[in-house]
Amino acid sequence: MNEQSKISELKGIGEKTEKLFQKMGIFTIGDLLRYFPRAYDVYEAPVSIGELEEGKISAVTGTVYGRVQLVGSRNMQVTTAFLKDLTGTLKVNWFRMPFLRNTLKSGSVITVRGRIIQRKGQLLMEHPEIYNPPETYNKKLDTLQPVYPLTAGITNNAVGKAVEQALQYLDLRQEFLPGDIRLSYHLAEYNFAVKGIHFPLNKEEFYQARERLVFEEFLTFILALRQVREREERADNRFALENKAEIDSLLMQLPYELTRAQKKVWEEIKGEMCGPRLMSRLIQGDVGSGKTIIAVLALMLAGLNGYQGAMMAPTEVLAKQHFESITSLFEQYKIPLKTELLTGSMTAKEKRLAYERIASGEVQIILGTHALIQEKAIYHKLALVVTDEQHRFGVRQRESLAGKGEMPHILVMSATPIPRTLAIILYGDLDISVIDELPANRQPIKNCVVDTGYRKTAYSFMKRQVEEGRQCYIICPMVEESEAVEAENVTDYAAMLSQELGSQIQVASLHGKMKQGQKDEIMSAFARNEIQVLVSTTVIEVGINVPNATVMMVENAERFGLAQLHQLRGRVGRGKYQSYCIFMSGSKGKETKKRLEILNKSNDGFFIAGEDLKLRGPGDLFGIRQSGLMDFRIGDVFQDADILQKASEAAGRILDEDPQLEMDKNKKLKEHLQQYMDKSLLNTTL
Ligand SMILES: Nc1ncnc2c1ncn2[C@@H]1O[C@H](COP(=O)(O)OP(=O)(O)OP(=O)(O)O)[C@@H](O)[C@H]1O
Repeated sequence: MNEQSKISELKGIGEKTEKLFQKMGIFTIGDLLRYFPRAYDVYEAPVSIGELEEGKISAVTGTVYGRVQLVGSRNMQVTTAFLKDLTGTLKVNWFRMPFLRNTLKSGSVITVRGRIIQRKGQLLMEHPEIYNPPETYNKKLDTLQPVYPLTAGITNNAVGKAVEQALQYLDLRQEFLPGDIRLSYHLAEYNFAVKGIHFPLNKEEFYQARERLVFEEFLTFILALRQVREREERADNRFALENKAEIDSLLMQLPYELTRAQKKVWEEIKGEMCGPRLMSRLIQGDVGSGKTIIAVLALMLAGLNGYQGAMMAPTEVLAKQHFESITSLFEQYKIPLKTELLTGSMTAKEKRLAYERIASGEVQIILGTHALIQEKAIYHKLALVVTDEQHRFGVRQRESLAGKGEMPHILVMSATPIPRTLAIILYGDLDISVIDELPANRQPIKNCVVDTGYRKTAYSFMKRQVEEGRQCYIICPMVEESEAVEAENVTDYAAMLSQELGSQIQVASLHGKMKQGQKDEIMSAFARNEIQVLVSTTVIEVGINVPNATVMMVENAERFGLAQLHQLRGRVGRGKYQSYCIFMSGSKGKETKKRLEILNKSNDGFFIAGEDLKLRGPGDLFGIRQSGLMDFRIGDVFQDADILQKASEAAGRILDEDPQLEMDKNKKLKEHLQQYMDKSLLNTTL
């Protein structure tokens, strides 16, 4: 067995479990070894009952006291016991474990470890692990236990066990970093790093393991980018594009004037699309800075010159929003261009018809999701592709696009506030234009950070806003099925809120598990103001534009990263009305308050990202990956900015010495890069 072997060769992984693992993207032993924990549980020594605090995970040793009871329905049996020590009594609940009634004997001493919550003024431990006899707990004391991201049907324990087995097949030959690079950047070797990321013996080992893995991830990414850049550098602009009067006339007629920054960026884009070289450009601009209209102008430039332009959105809801707003813009201003929508959830027949219109050139502006670049989409004359940074093309995707005809101009949009030095590394394949100014008609959003005691006041505030004709969003965090966390479920929440607000106000809910058609319907109804209050998970996060919405309330705001909260806040304050953002915190901790206060102080994404990082500090085990930027598996662009710089420097060193990676010491690296490029193509076109 080796890292390429299927995971079904491991003990205990049958067909059913294998399918679940595959759902998490794990096919081989190597995939499993690279399935990194999302956090670590630190097993601390048991505390006494009197010391327990709400919200924390703790261990307690105590005597089972009185009768163990079993209540609840057949589907949800709850076993309840009381534990006693010298400082007090603790109620403990377990779900769906009826057999405990017989195994937990009154008078026996056990250790339990779980989360403490508050119910009716009383502290309660929910569904803890049991250590009986208590000494068995000591084995875990002070260790870091991995917590994996999971899918329904699979437990953390199952993943941990599988990883433990897989670690036996770690192969030193997998070391692909050239020795001199590894030494000069003091990086741990491959085997050590993989072991250390899953089961670190201590924090020091974890840091070393992680640093190596982050470094290799960034290095591979940067090397891949350089390859694309190299290949594209020579590309000439074969499209004959020139500025069109319709574009200038549209700009004259729009209800607003472009900001100075928008004008500058539009000139850059237009100049390049009409110039001698192919464009690969990134537009960076904070939420609401007006990137979309610039993209639309670029699409028009392609379309009005007899070519096609396509815009790819990260979700169907957004693709549809773009389709509707661009179609109506063209109608309103009599722009002679036809639009088409192409998304994965269309029926086969709808798709076929759309493909036909695209292939014949009957439509010029095509909006959609990934379906846009699937094999069956043959373009008539594609001159421009606009995409967002999350779905910026996998390194080889551009070649697959080029395979459909000429290589088009590429425009990538990003709302991520990162410093220029980092942007140059991360978007090494792109030139960068920055929209560093918000439209002048905006009133700054008013923010407040409150605790749950404020909820009723918040609801009546929303009610008044709706009565004035405005709309509101409420965001609830997503609940991972495996976590017994007390998070409001959007559907129940919407039902409760609907009662609270009265029948005059339409409340609806939206979440990721809904069918696409249903999501679209709800979003369009919200856009038409047939729904006034939308309760949603973060599916709403990117790009939704309903300028009439003025209130954004985020429940359990402490569970989100600040950058994400800033994105969410960006959904309001997009029109002429005063807007409000209410961050409701379910935790009374000082740290949480301090973090959320940053949002209260500032509406500037760049500032927020910087402050967030300062607060978290580089060594925060649990804050890792909070920015979620650019979908790195382990690296975090903000947190690991220094490693990113080093990896970039190392990439430079490697390529200066050996541009084609032909030297012996770089052979393995070349193979690794090749695999990465093949994979990133596969992953992003599916
Ligand atoms: N110069 C301007 N003056 C006034 N309003 C503008 C201007 N430019 C764009 N807008 C409007 O501002 C709103 C937000 O613009 P847009 O959707 O392009 O933002 P964005 O930069 O794409 O933001 P996000 O990253 O949040 O999606 C839209 O309703 C748009 O019509």
